[in-house]
Amino acid sequence: MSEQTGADAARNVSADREISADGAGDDYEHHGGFPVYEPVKAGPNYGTFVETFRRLQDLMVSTHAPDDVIDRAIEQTEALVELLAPYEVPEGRSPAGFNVELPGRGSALLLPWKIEKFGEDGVRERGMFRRYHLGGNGAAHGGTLPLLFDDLFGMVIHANGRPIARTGYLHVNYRKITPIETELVVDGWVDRVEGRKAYCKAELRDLDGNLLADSEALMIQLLPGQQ
Ligand SMILES: CCCCC/C=C\C/C=C\C/C=C\C/C=C\CCCC(=O)SCCNC(=O)CCNC(=O)[C@H](O)C(C)(C)COP(=O)(O)OP(=O)(O)OC[C@H]1O[C@@H](n2cnc3c(N)ncnc32)[C@H](O)[C@@H]1OP(=O)(O)O
Repeated sequence: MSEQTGADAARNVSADREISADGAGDDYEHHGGFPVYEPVKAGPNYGTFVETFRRLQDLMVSTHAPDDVIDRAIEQTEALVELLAPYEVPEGRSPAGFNVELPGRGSALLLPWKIEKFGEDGVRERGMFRRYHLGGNGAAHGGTLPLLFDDLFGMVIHANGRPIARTGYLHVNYRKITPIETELVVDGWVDRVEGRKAYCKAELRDLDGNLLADSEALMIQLLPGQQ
């Protein structure tokens, strides 16, 4: 299992484990009150759809267009909302977040990073903070790093074979400026386990190996019925 890499390993683990359609043979009560998710496979162009939306998000925060262009942008955005609104579905029924081969698993909320390694010994992702994630003076917004770490820790728990957990706390040490539009790597792993409590750690580095930020989180296994 730890020999596998990236999205294939994540997909296989999810298939082997509890994310099944009917929960048959699962210890699903160990996932607290979480519903049984059936992975929703994205169509062939879903990745392009999400990437185009991300490009729009980048432009939303990096343009200063004339009023008539803004008026046209409103019209076109309203048309897009009208196009998509009829297809709104409840939680767990959209491909967003379930497709491990796509950056950010195909969710526009998540950082558009790709899973490189997914094993019991940890999860590695590679990607960039984009213009959309800018804080100030070329650095990623400080609030976007906990988003990266929190989602990573969710996957670390899953890859480690533990039931779904919620974050009790998440601590981030900002060691150096985290640049946008620069390829970076993040590694996360379970450091130690005490009953329901899994203490996880992660490190964010640039490609020269410089430590930009590290994080520690307490991931608490849910009790039956817990949301
Ligand atoms: C092809 C298919 C692909 C599918 C996708 C594939 C891969 C994806 C993989 C993974 C993704 C899957 C799922 C992700 C799902 C979830 C991850 C989301 C992570 C989050 O983002 S979630 C949001 C933020 N999170 C919250 O919204 C939590 C709000 N909260 C609560 O819901 C409760 O708080 C709860 C239930 C957590 C615990 O409540 P409780 O009542 O059961 O337990 P209690 O309070 O007794 O704590 C038990 C022990 O933890 C200690 N403890 C607690 N808190 C502490 C703290 N802050 N500091 C130090 N110690 C602490 C206590 O001291 C005690 O310790 P002790 O037992 O030693 O006394």
